[in-house]
Amino acid sequence: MQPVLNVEDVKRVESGLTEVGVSISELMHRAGTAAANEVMRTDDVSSVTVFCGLGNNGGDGWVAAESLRKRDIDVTVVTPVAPDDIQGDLARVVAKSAQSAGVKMLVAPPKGRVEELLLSTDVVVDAMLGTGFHGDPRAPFDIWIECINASGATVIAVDVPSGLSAQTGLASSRCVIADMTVTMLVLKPGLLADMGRDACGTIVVAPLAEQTERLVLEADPVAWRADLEDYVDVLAPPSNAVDKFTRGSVLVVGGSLRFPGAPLLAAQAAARSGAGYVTLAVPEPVAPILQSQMPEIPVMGLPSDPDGTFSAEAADIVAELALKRTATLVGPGMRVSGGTVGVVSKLISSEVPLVIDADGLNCLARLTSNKLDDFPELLRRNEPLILTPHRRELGRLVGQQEVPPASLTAAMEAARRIVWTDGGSEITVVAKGSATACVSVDAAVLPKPGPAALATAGSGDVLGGVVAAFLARSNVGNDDLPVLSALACEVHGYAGSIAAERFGSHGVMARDIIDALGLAEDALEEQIAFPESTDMD
Ligand SMILES: NC(=O)C1=CN([C@@H]2O[C@H](COP(=O)(O)OP(=O)(O)OC[C@H]3O[C@@H](n4cnc5c(N)ncnc54)[C@H](O)[C@@H]3O)[C@@H](O)[C@H]2O)[C@@H](O)CC1
Ligand SMILES: [K+]
Repeated sequence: MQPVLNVEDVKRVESGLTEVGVSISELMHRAGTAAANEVMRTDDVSSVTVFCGLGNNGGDGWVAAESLRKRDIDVTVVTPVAPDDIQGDLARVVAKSAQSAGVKMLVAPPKGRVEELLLSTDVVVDAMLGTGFHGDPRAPFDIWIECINASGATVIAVDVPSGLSAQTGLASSRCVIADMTVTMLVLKPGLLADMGRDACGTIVVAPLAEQTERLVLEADPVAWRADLEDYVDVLAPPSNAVDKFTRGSVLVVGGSLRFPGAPLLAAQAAARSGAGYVTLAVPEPVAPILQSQMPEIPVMGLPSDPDGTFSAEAADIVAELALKRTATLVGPGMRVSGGTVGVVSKLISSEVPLVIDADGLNCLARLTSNKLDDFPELLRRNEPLILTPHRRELGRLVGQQEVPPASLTAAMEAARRIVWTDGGSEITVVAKGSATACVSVDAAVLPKPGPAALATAGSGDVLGGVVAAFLARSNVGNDDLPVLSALACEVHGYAGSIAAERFGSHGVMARDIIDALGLAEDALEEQIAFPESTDMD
């Protein structure tokens, strides 16, 4: 797994490196050289424009420019001020060095001149704003960002695309859209989430020093990006000595007259994700509708209120059914009512492996008056519990219903409050978003995110079914639940990619993701077993 460090903790690595004799100035030289090396790997590069800012990110850019000049590249630096006028000592020194080495420069050029230069530029190096950036990019950087994005040149960002927050992954107005980001020392969360996914392109980590790896670990990574090899042990090896029950049995509890389709999607997804036996428990009037849709999956009609949601009598029946299954998913399409809150409450207090999704989470929020983290006794259990909230559901669980977590780091923080409520390693929160984090008290694991095609109605119900099926099939310890959940997310994401190929990136419906799940899992398992022979990007 690859560590991800909060930006403020990167400074600890930097000072640790200084203590072992790698100065900031040396780091800047290595950073600039690392960026220049990536430029040289680009096909047919002869002319490069380096846009430099006024801080150390700009310093990296000046070093890169000098390094490229020495390799006979036609390089021009665009800078707001002449080297002599740069305030920061480090950046000024490297800028003057580049100037002495004969690097061409344009100081505070008008927009038209920048556009003209970009017409004959193969590669842009973006070294305007790095981790010291905050707020909105001010002139001239906002203007230059616009010119760079319009240029069509290959763009390599130094550390982080200018205009993007390396911490939050949010970008307010303008932000460089790079083809590649050469990030220094370690991954930062903002590169992996939200706008970061569009802005960074391929991410290359430049460790800069051999001590970096150790220092990063000591600086307490906020998350870990999963590699394929991390999934090797979480799914039981295939065996022919199985029957439909030993392959994992899943109970899906949910549905209402208003939303009958959601549990259907979840149950189908569980079946397509390798659970040998899937059963649906829905309010009584919904049962005949669903049974006619799905001959493979037995549908049980449970006591219902007149509005077509579970009544109070359903809870005990659900709990009995759940005891006979290897995993239970509760929530899809269930609505929030006295009866459904009772069902969720009963399942949580039963010792059954449990996944709570969608309205199951909203019931939990109702049950705890939006303060799940104030109810440790509720989450005290020995069997696995996986919550799969999107950001709004997550917000409702931890008192942020008005302003839900807006970034990956904020979502991870909210998820941590839940898992630490009872300090339980058997709880995992799958905090869903354009980048998803699978958070337990031990770790936050980031699966490779899927395509935007996944953002479609019912896609969350499908993921709930995949997670439940994987929980039912696996025999991992509770410590491995974040990795298991991350694998479920990757299979879901990969299925989304297959579906997008079949139906177009704008044409995917949840049912298409379901149909691709089996093939997606096979393809991923192949790549996990033979990582060298396949290219995941
Ligand atoms: N952390 C490390 O160990 C290393 C950091 N290095 C580089 O140093 C960078 C961080 O350097 P700094 O802390 O100097 O920060 P930056 O270079 O990111 O930015 C600071 C400069 O940007 C300006 N600025 C901030 N917000 C702005 C806005 N909204 N509009 C316009 N200007 C704005 C500031 O006034 C300041 O001049 C990293 O991103 C990386 O590129 C590398 O040199 C190597 C090692
Ligand atoms: K940058």
